[in-house]
Amino acid sequence: MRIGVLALQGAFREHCRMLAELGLQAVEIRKAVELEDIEGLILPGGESTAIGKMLNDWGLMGTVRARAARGMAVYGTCAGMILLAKEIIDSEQPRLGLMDITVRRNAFGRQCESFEADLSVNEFGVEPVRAVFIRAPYIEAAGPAVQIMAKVNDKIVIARQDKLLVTAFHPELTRDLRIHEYFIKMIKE
Ligand SMILES: NC(=O)CC[C@H](N)C(=O)O
Repeated sequence: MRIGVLALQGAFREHCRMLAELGLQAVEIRKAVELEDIEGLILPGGESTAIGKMLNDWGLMGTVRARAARGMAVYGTCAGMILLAKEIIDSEQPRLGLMDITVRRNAFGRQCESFEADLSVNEFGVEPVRAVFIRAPYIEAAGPAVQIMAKVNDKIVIARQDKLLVTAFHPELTRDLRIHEYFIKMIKE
C-alpha cells in the first residue's frame, strides 16, 4: 500500500517515520502527478494558511479534491484538519473543504496554546491516547455524516466522515501508532 504525505510545509517527516514504523514506504507529495498511485494521503500539521496557498500555487488543490471524490482516504492532523474543513471561523483562507465540519483555529486560548491530554477513544480500547496539541484548532460544529470519536474539554478533537479522518493534535510526535493504524484500516475498508 502506498500512502502519500503532503510535503509542502510542516511536520511531514514525522508522519513518514510513523508509516515506516508500520512497514510502509511513505510517498512525499509535492506535485499533482505524485498523487496518481497512492491510496491514502496525510495532510500534516504546520501553518494552514501557508499550506493552503501552496496547494493552490503548486496546482494540487483540484487534484487532491478529485482524488478524494474518487475514494482516496485523507487524514488531516491539526493544520491538515483545518484544510479539510468546509468552514473555518473568521477566515477566508484557501482550503480543500471536503469535510462537513466547522473549525476554529488556535482555539484553545493563550494560556494553553500548547498542551498534552489523555483522550479516551472507544475505537482504540482502554489505553488512552496521549495527544499533543500545538496551537491547535477544534471542531466547533459537525454535520450529520460526521462521527465524533473524541473530545477534550468538551471540544471535538477526533472525527471521521466516510474516508476522511481528522485529529486536532499531533500523533506523529508521540510513539503511539494507533491512529495511523486506524487510518490504514480505513483505506482497506
Ligand atoms: N500545529 C498546527 O498545525 C497548528 C495549526 C496552526 N495554528 C494553523 O492555524 O494553521
